[in-house]
Amino acid sequence: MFTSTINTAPPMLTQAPVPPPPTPNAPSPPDTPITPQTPRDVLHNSWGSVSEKDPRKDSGIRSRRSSIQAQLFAINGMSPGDLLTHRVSGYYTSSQSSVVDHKFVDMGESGCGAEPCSIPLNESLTRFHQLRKQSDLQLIKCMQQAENHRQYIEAPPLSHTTLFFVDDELEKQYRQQAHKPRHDSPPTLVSTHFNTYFDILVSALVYIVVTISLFMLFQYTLGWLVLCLVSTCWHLLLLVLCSSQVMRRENTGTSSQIYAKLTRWHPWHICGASIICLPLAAVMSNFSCSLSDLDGTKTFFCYLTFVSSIHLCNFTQLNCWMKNILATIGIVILLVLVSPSLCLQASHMNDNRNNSTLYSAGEMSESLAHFSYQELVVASVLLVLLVWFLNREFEISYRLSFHGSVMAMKDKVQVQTMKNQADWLLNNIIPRHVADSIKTTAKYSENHKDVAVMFASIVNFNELYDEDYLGGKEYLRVLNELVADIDELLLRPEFKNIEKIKTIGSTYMAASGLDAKVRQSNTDAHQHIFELMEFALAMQKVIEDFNQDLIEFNLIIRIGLNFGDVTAGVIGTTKLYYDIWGDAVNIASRMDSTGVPGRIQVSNRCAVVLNRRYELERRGQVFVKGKDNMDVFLLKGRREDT
Ligand SMILES: Nc1ncnc2c1ncn2[C@@H]1O[C@H](COP(=O)(O)OP(=O)(O)OP(=O)(O)O)[C@@H](O)[C@H]1O
Repeated sequence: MFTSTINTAPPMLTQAPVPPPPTPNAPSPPDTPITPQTPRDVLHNSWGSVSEKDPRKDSGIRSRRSSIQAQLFAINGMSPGDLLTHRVSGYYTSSQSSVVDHKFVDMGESGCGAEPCSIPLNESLTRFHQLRKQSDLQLIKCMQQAENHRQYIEAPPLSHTTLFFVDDELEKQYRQQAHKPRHDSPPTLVSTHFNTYFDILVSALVYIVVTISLFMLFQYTLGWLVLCLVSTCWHLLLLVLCSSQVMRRENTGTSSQIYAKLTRWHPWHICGASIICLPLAAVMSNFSCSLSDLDGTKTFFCYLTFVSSIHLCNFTQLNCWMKNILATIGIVILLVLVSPSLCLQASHMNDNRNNSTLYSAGEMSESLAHFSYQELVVASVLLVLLVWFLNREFEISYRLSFHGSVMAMKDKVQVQTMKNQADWLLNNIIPRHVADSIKTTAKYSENHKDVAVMFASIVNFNELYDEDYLGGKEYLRVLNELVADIDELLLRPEFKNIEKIKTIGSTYMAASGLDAKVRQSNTDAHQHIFELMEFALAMQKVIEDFNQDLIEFNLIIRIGLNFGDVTAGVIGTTKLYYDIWGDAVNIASRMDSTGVPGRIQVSNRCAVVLNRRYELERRGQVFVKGKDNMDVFLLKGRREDT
């Protein structure tokens, strides 16, 4: 319904849509004017009422659009009017393209004529449209979130000069973890430690290329050979260390310890600085005044210096100021070395000492004529600026990415905590096995066979506290303490079959054998009934202990037990309420209400089972509403032989 309006020019947005000229294949024009609706209305219209009116009309652009809108409104809690005033350019762009797709679909469908279209084509088109719809939604969400991202990009939590995090704690964390493997998430190719391995690999490659070039272009000197040997060993050592880290699954062993020590903040800066400077040092060590622009060696020397300087952008985790200063020093040294005056002086001195100089002063000045020093200076300055800029940008993005991960991790922990809290709450409202089922189906009801049910009432609780005293607060406090003590019993493994159902005033209701899985693990078919009896005895003990703390008052508990078939279910979709119903429950309640204070009364059926382990005495017959007279039994105690 809104789609046709959205696709018109902005001034038309608040006007009624202009119906398109009638064509045989075109979808019918919308017949209802735009009225502001609630998200619920929109959902209803998009999924329900529009299609109900005329399914054919709904099969085209409108239904898809309105469903996107409806989902969007539902996601954001917006009304359609909000979208009209709050335009997101990405949405229109992608949506307009989707109109074309639908025309295409319509044409495709109409193209089938009387012949039914093949199912695979329809299916793939539907799938395609679903994908498009999801992309549209994703795009819209991204556009809407862009506001927050812009804020993040415009004011990153970094110092403008040092690029350190404004938050000292975060800076500390960054220095500790920036290039260390994180164990809280599975490793990916962009994980921090892979980043370090990659940096070392790139360094090694640059070094190899520079070294081979140097060997090919320049004459070997002893200094250069020694440097080459040392730096090759250093590279090899780091490569071996990294490979052992990649291969190794557990971070134990000497190599891991060395790696862990090396990758601390300051040692890693020293290592990193040494390794990124090696190509530059190698090139510099090959300088001599014999380099000439005539044979191209001087030009190559400059090129190799430039490449080595650009290599100083590697190792993103390292402080950019350190790398920038190193790059600047390298370029300054280059400019000094290749400055015309330096080698002229050297040449003059050599000329004076012996006449075996390779190039005469005249040749040298000719050589320098080819080689424009000014151009080199300009290129070098630009290169230094580029390196400075890149290093700064790389470090900012690396730090922001780290910050993003920390934030994401915090959010993840927060979400997990909230989920745990929600689970905890849910498991406290309804039994765990029911909660698991309700999470997926949103409905729960089940019939259970031979469930044991218990009602336990504190018969004289009202005598203890007057509800008028402190508005009943004290009454509640004591009752709460008492119920909490009884609840604690349920944590014991020997009461694993038992579920607390509820408290009704000072009556505690519990049932045993509702969880089919736990029941399956029982060794005895009636174990859950024995467990409930043990629970009843434990409750009596709790009351006994509680009475010790009460001055001049003894609480008296009366317990009734029964077992039989029950129906368990959850009522409501909010404020869930789990309960059990059935004759067995009614009788259990009656066993309590007609029971003897301080005793445990059980039904005849229950007594037959309990007789195996407990001594019971026949009380006689009691009148139970709806059941007439029933034989009931009172517990005397456990059988000695069990
Ligand atoms: N799920 C339950 N939770 C709490 N009490 C229950 C439950 N099911 C039954 N009872 C109690 O069992 C007792 C027996 O119920 P029954 O349906 O036999 O008679 P009733 O006419 O409803 O009871 P009453 O005469 O007490 O009003 C009632 O007191 C009822 O409160």
